[in-house]
Amino acid sequence: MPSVLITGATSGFGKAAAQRFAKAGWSLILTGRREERLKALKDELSDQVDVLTIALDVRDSEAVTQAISNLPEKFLPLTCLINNAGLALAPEPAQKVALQDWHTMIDTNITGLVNVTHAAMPLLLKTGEGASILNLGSVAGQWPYPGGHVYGASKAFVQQFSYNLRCDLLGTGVRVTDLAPGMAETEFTLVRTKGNQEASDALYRGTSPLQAEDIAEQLFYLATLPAHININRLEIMPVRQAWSAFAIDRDPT
Ligand SMILES: NC(=O)C1=CN([C@@H]2O[C@H](COP(=O)(O)OP(=O)(O)OC[C@H]3O[C@@H](n4cnc5c(N)ncnc54)[C@H](OP(=O)(O)O)[C@@H]3O)[C@@H](O)[C@H]2O)C=CC1
Ligand SMILES: O=CCS(=O)(=O)O
Repeated sequence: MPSVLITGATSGFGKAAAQRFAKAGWSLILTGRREERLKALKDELSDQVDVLTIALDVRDSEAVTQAISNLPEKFLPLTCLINNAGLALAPEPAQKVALQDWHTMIDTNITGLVNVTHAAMPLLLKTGEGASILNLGSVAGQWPYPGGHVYGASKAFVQQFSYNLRCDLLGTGVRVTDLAPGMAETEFTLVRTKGNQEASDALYRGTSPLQAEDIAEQLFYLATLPAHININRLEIMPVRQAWSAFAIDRDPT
């Protein structure tokens, strides 16, 4: 059976992806920082498929390299890496944000993703044809909006890194995709607002955001495309989300 390594499997897209790939019989390597959630997911899915859980902070390059370069044989060959762990912080304007919040986003969304990619690449190259790296970008990486500051910039990195990887991996059979969702209802906004449940509920209330399962379905689709197809970027929004007009600063009347 093919195996998939999912970062950030303790919540949202990563957890739904674990459930989706398990349904198709894939072996699962699941990572995240919250051990109790990893254990619960393993308990849920290990009747269906082989599950390896690794409590891991993607920012810790040594721990990432150590864990991924020592995967048990049973979980090889590695067919798919889903670089999903990530977060937004501080929805306030840039000039009001604590520097630490910017660092946390850069360290997680950029450095963490690079750490995991670097560690997993030898395994994916060994698998060759049909292997995939699926990177969670965002519409925020392409479209600016107030309060997007470093979060959007970190996802622009994910897009360009994905494209550049494609160039270097040409001829190896390994595919790379930047999957860029719009508004999706997960714990994302709870994290972004540092635990403000009311703000999170308010964002999703009265509309129809994407659900984690929608993104999991796209991840499974990308990972199981015929081996000669690479989707470079896949941007997905809910029907009830679109762009807005340019903002203009005007003199008071
Ligand atoms: N929801 C949305 O609207 C959108 C989200 N995205 C992106 O999708 C990805 C998943 O987000 P989503 O499922 O919505 O959010 P959730 O907050 O529900 O899940 C985020 C996951 O990332 C993990 N994570 C965060 N920081 C770290 C870290 N330092 N080390 C390891 N794991 C970490 C969390 O696990 P733990 O805390 O246990 O470590 C958790 O499993 C993110 O990259 C996000 O930027 C993109 C577009 C839209
Ligand atoms: O990446 C998250 C989606 S949004 O909040 O930027 O629309």
